[in-house]
Amino acid sequence: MSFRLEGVGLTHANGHRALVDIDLTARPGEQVAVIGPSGAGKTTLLALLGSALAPSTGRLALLDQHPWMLTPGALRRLRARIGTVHQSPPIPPRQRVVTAVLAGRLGRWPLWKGLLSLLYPLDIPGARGALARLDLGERLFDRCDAISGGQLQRVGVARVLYQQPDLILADEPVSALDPTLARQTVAVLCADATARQATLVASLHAVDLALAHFPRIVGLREGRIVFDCPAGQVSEAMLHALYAAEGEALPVLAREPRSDPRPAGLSEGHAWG
Ligand SMILES: Nc1ncnc2c1ncn2[C@@H]1O[C@H](COP(=O)(O)OP(=O)(O)OP(=O)(O)O)[C@@H](O)[C@H]1O
Repeated sequence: MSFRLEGVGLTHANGHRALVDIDLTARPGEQVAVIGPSGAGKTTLLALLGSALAPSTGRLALLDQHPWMLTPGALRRLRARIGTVHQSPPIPPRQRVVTAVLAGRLGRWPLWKGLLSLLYPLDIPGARGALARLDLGERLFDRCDAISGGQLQRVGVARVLYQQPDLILADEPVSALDPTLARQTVAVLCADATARQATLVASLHAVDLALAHFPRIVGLREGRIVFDCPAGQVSEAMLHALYAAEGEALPVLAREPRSDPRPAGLSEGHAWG
């Protein structure tokens, strides 16, 4: 299993129960989109899957290991096999793009190599290759505070492509991108996961993007899993129930030229939002 959560709950320090009784498993190579309204617990779930947070209750295994029973060294090695694309990449603003991408492998390199790489980029072709897949190959030596928010978000994606982790976690990875770039970037992530048989879990704001690219959809609301099923089985009624608190309109990408993102199970007459 890539991960297994059994009866997992997460209560924040202030007593807020962000996740309640979560049962969720994924096999290696599965691609899962997590959708749900603001505050549903998507980021918290990904933080648990990345071992950034420990569950308050229940059992959690990641890549067949129990992270919170490992020695610090073993936990570090486990984390090196997990790659996270953050909504706002935690990249020092003065860092060069190339260095930010190469940092993807810091967890796997010996300390001396990691430190050397911060001073002198050791694998420029590797970083350029990852950036080129996101049309950013020419920004290799730019400083991260000299590129746009959307470009920085794609640098975060390139970092994970370079890392080649067994488990990719993407938390709203395209929130700063226009609809065309958002689709292209999600497609690159999915293609990378497919090619390497890595597991991919992405939280996405746009429902149509999730349904178009991911075979399995998890709906989260108020910290609980409301549905977990193939994309083709997600109905309009299920989506409206999931997003009931956000009004009539479903969150979708803006309408730009695109292939039809609707799942086969939904009727032609269905109007998003
Ligand atoms: N550090 C924290 N302390 C207390 N409560 C928190 C903390 N982080 C998140 N929460 C709360 O936990 C709940 C789940 O938050 P989370 O960020 O996981 O939701 P989300 O689905 O990712 O939301 P969004 O789509 O708005 O990013 C929210 O009610 C949030 O206010």
